[in-house]
Amino acid sequence: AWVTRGLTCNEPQRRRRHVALSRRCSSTVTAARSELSSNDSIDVAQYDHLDPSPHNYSSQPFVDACSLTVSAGAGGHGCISFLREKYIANGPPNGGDGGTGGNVYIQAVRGETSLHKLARRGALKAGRGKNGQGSLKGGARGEDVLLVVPVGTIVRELTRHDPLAEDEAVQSKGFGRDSEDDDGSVEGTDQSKKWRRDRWLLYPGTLPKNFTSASFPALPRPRRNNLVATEPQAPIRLDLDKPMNHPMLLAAGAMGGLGNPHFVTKSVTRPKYATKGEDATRIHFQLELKLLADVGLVGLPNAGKSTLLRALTRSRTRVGDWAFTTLAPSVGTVVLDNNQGRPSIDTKGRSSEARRSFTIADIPGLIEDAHLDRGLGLGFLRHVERAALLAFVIDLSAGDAVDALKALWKEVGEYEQMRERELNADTQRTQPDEEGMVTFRPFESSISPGFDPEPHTQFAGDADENMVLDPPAGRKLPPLSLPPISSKPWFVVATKADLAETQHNFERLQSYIASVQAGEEAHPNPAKNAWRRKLHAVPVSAINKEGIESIPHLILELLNG
Ligand SMILES: Nc1nc2c(ncn2[C@@H]2O[C@H](COP(=O)(O)OP(=O)(O)OP(=O)(O)O)[C@@H](O)[C@H]2O)c(=O)[nH]1
Ligand SMILES: [Mg+2]
Repeated sequence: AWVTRGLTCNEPQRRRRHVALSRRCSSTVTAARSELSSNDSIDVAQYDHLDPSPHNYSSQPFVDACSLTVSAGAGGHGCISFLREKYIANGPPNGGDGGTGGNVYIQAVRGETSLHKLARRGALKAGRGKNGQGSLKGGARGEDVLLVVPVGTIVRELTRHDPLAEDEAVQSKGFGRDSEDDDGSVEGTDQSKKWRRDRWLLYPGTLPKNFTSASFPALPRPRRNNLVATEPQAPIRLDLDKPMNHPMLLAAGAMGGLGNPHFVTKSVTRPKYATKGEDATRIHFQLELKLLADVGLVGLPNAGKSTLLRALTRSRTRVGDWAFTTLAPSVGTVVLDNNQGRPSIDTKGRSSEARRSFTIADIPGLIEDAHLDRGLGLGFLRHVERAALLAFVIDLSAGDAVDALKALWKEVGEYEQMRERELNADTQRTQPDEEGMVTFRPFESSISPGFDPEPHTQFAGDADENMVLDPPAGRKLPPLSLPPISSKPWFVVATKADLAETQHNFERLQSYIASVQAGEEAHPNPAKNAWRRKLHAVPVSAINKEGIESIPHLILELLNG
């Protein structure tokens, strides 16, 4: 009943409700605690890191794809004001300009692991610039907005609403013609001014009819924020695969309006008008997080992927004896330091020397026909799309290992086809937009716009033209696309080898792998570019930490080689 009351309650009532609510919450918490302590009589010592108690896991909200609308701040209005002082009857105009709207920035940082905060926001708006004031006081800038995203986020622009570009497009056509059909008048110039009246701010108490069109000055050209030049080129496509030291501008705020001193002329010394601030750009983005790990674990549900990750790293992923224990991907790090502590951080990038550490991503299990949206679907495979190599985790105690391996490869193949279709559909969708777009480029921005998943066919086709165009120095053409999953190196981890009657299953798997290697059997991966060098199958018992020592070395060998 208090909910309905809450809708209309006044301040003291609301406060009382709040107190009651917090009391209720605290009593629930204490009840839960006492329940927990009574349950805690179970022997904690019987669990360890590899066979953890149901409480011993970390769970975080996780979202890996979302769409987001961001708007830069609109400009504040210019001010209409006149100096008023003793003995100055009709002072000169002194209205300040409106403030610029806030900008929208993006920054990829370490430590963020999910897009859930942004997904919840849905729309983000930078602050509007403040209006100008009398005594030539300009309006304050609008507040900026910073989108903090995890490293590995891919940002794609879907649609963009740019009022200035639209204005410019109309102007270049000539707006006199446009308004003709509005009320049938033929007086072109007059109409154009009328059409622009919405951009003007008038002195309080004056009516538009007090102004003859002749006394109205031409509307100043729409102004652009200078920062627009440092925006990435539209449509925006970013691959934020490194932590960024500085935020990057996505959309610059709109300019504020001009105060009335701007419109002083010889004949009009006290203009009673100022311009309104410009409207801001609004962009609809799609964000997609692809975790950055060197190794991706792929396996059926309950195969023991999370246990393997726990055995190799200190991760605290959830482990349980049922399918779909893992609901969100997680990443663990392995450092091979011979117990000498972590090496000092190599600032020159990891390619300079043979690597001593790598990361492993654990994703939810795949089931047969996952591409038909069974189980949790194939969506999580995007997190192993960037992995340098794949580890297929196969449970030796759960049926034929060779069949399991073939089934996994089939799903991976389905995923790749799905991605290709998606990418194609996306390209087709964005093409007409780009044509109708007017882009303002006073000079080429020097920052790299990052990655463009669409191949630049026109560059590939005629290299000579490319030379003539002379791309600005320091701006490299972005890499064309991610390498396909099917061409990645891979190996098999046959787990649960401690269980009875798994010996035979493993032997069959090993002989299968050997005959694939020798070319006697068909490769489980039907793709033409499949990786065919040395194939490995490693028998392990992750839960007992047996047989896993060779895995880091094998991984490093594959990564470095
Ligand atoms: N005997 C034995 N049991 C294991 C081994 N590895 C994992 N298990 C058990 O298998 C069950 C499933 O392990 P998980 O690590 O949760 O499996 P998963 O592949 O992550 O499962 P999902 O997250 O559901 O896809 C747990 O009960 C583990 O204790 C092993 O090497 N030997
Ligand atoms: Mg798991």
